[in-house]
Amino acid sequence: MSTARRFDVAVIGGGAAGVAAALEAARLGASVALVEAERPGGSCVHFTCIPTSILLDAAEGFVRARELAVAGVLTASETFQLGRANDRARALARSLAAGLETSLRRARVEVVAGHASFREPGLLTVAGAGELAADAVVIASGARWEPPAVPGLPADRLATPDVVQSWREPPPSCLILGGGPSGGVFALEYATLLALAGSAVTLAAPGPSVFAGFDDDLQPLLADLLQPLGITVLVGAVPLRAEGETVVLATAAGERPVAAACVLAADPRVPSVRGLGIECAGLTPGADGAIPVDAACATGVPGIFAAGDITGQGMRSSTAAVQGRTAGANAAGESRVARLSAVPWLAHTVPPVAAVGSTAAAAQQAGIPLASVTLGFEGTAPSVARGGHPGLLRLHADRRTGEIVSAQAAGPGAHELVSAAAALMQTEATVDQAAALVAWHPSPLELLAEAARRLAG
Ligand SMILES: Cc1cc2nc3c(=O)[nH]c(=O)nc-3n(C[C@H](O)[C@H](O)[C@H](O)COP(=O)(O)OP(=O)(O)OC[C@H]3O[C@@H](n4cnc5c(N)ncnc54)[C@H](O)[C@@H]3O)c2cc1C
Ligand SMILES: NC(=O)c1ccc[n+]([C@@H]2O[C@H](COP(=O)([O-])OP(=O)(O)OC[C@H]3O[C@@H](n4cnc5c(N)ncnc54)[C@H](O)[C@@H]3O)[C@@H](O)[C@H]2O)c1
Repeated sequence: MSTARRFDVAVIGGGAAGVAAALEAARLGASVALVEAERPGGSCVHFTCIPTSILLDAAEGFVRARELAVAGVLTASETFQLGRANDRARALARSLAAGLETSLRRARVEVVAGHASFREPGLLTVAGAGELAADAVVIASGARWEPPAVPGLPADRLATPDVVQSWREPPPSCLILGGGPSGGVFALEYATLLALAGSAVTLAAPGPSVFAGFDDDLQPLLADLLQPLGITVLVGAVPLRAEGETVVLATAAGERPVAAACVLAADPRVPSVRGLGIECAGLTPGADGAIPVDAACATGVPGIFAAGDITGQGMRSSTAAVQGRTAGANAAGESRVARLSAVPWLAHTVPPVAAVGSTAAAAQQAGIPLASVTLGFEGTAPSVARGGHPGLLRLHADRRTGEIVSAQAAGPGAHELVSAAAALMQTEATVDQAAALVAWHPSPLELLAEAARRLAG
């Protein structure tokens, strides 16, 4: 007779996806075990979304303080201290993780510490904690960084964001590799952070742009907005080799050496099935290493679901949490689908940039006729009330239906604008409906309503 402990649902991995899955299954009355090899919270809480946004919030505060010092309001003589900001980010992330553990306890989810692997579809071995049997299993084992190799670069000079979060001081110079599965959004964030901390930063993207989700004609305007940070942006640039503290890039204009005491890869994450024994569950990963799922987060093996980065879909915490809730509910016997359209990305650059939906080129390729408007922030009350910073909002709508196809924004309040546009798009709102929004005055949302009014019929 098996000595395995029995649960209705076992979840592998305690990141955004796994925690959401466990809490949802428990809410529906299932007995749930959450197996986590390291610490509940996963990448989002400990290395990616949360620490990165805390660090960039501090960096933005530093920029504001500098501006107030110039205006004579403040005496700010300190520089931005990466080591102190890292200490604070770590402490705050720890308190968030403690809160998560409290939520799991309150929901009666049993957290099992150890590394899980399949023995067979409904049976797991957890290193140091015996065997678990479950009617349904949710795989939420996430992704790992896999930075590209730069010939000649010693391993200790190739960093990922978790490494940056342990630095006391920034390196004198840093080459940040853009592009990757998330379109280089996180490279932009780390370029901002390290430039403000005092590194000489070069951001090199292999493709023609560094701002994913933005139309081609906006790329130079965005680069201008970020220009005060002192970041050198190179597009169509691929690292060839390291030579001492220099990395030679291949560019359209030939080889170009750039100072690089360190090379940082923030975006390249690959789904991670290492040590999971998924073949014992009857699963085969796709070519990208991901476990393919349908909209119900079902894997094709009855009773086994997957959610989050391991599915290779979205690779964002926001989508991981939606998939996790869906997988957790379905593992507990429900029949739900994850709706993942119009998911925004918001980069905490200074000023912020954010986008949702298709670029004009992608929409045209899909045969969608567009009505478009671009508003500058300059001179508008919401922008003047925030200090008169420049910025822009572009809105595309489907000329046939009036539905919003995309929103692209940069400048103070860009996050709020794009979040609101994404919410409208998720409910399939038309520009007529968006035009009728009553926003607070002065607030960035007014700009969205104004753009929609210009597009409304
Ligand atoms: C620099 C950076 C910044 C980001 N910022 C944002 C952001 O601001 N907003 C956003 O939405 N997304 C952001 N993302 C993306 C986000 O981090 C991921 O999409 C999200 O964390 C994925 O969550 P997950 O639950 O799928 O995986 P993870 O958070 O990686 O969790 C997987 C967990 O499973 C555990 N595990 C793995 N294998 C096993 C096993 N066999 N047994 C037991 N446990 C196991 C791991 O220890 C880990 O805790 C960022 C990504 C990067 C790289
Ligand atoms: N990116 C996204 O869109 C998104 C959205 C929601 C959640 N998430 C991620 O999903 C995962 C699960 O999210 P969640 O909704 O279960 O949790 P959560 O992180 O939103 O909330 C945790 C709970 O703990 C409580 N709490 C916080 N700090 C506490 C403390 N120090 N002591 C006691 N209680 C405290 C909070 O009030 C809350 O009820 C997390 O990894 C989170 O980062 C991501």
